[in-house]
Amino acid sequence: MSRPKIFIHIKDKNLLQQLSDLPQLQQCEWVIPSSDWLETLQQADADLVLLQSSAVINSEVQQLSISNLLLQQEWLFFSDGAPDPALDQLIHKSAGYHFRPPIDDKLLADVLDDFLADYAQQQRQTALKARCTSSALDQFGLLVGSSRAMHKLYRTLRKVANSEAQVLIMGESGTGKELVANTLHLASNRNQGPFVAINCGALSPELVDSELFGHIKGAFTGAVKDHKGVFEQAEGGTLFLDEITEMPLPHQVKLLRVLENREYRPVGSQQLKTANVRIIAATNRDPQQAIAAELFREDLYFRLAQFPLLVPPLREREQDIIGLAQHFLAYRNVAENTQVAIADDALAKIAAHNWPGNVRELKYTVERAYILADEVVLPQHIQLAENISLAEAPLDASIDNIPAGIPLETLTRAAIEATLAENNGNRTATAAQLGISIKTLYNKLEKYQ
Ligand SMILES: Nc1ncnc2c1ncn2[C@@H]1O[C@H](COP(=O)(O)OP(=O)(O)OP(=O)(O)O)[C@@H](O)[C@H]1O
Repeated sequence: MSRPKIFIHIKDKNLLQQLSDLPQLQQCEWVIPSSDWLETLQQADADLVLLQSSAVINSEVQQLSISNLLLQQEWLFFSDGAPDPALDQLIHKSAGYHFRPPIDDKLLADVLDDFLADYAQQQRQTALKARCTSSALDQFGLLVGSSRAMHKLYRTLRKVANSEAQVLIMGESGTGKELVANTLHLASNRNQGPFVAINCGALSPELVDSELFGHIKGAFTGAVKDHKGVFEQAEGGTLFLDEITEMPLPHQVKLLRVLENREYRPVGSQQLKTANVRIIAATNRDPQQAIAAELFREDLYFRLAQFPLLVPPLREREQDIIGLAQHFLAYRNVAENTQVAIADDALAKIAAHNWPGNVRELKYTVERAYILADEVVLPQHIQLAENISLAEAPLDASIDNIPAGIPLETLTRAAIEATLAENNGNRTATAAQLGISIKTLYNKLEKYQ
């Protein structure tokens, strides 16, 4: 911790000796002016000023009283005891202490103790503020993490980004596959074009052709105007096909066709269009197992996996866990203009958990803890998936206990977050448990970002 800086302008040698014997002042960094004391004071950025009134001339008092220095620092004045209107003026403006001889060492020590305690408290608060509003993790594109595993991923992404290879991103739920896809787009020379993401498991069977390839007005009942499909929306950019293995097999054939010859036809149109789109797909299943289980077409797999990329789960980048927790807390603090800190034992609880739901689960856990905490996140605010039950959820799930006046949107968001955490980020299970379609869930998640 840095030492407080003390500015001392005292000419009386005995008084100076008496002050330098005080242990409180020995802990401080001293600034003693050699020539123009006012100029030195202005540049010193001192925390406390000790000034002897007889060492100051009238014009300096006038200069001092119109400057901000009296308000910016703590002041202790020492006089010979004679009434001095100029000194009174300084004391009134600075709300400083005035010691008259004989100076009682004990009383002066008490004042200095208070000053040192305030200084230490200020330092702690500054350090805390810096800690709870800053992140220490390295970043590439939209991804943060300083572990070796993440750095290896960053290097691969940099190389793959500028090729036109189709990339299949694999990794457990919540490991950041969509962020990887988005980062690939941002690092590629298509980054001036759009990045369009769709969830292949959430496409409605009746509208799949229209959602992928678009339709023209009048193509079917309800087609009241032309609609651009995702291939057209992503023209010149990147199309991200999330949860590709959740797409029904007949729909996979449609994709395969367009990937083979890059051509598609909007529903109801005679016109063939050519797609200038880079495809990135993702799955949280093992593709080989999905092929064996006849959930994923092997030919589509080979088309998509020109460059297969594995996003490591959080347990393989353990050294990022605490950093990510601090990162998510810092983002909440900056967004809400708060300074909620996190206690070391709360961080230890986070580090000891194995995070089956990966980064998403960690992020939601920190965000819930932020809501529950007052000034400091403590271990009891860290609600891990295994100990969140409906009875203990932050919002009591018993219908009778919901306080009146909570906006419906807040309740919906809390229900979605708690259910997602309970299902380790699995959106299909979450939608089923909440009794909403996966599409509605996606719309809500997009809205809540
Ligand atoms: N490396 C990371 N840095 C910062 N945030 C991350 C990182 N990885 C994941 N996240 C955050 O975790 C959440 C989940 O990320 P994302 O949606 O990209 O994961 P996913 O693997 O695509 O999930 P799913 O399998 O459910 O589709 C997001 O809120 C994202 O911001």
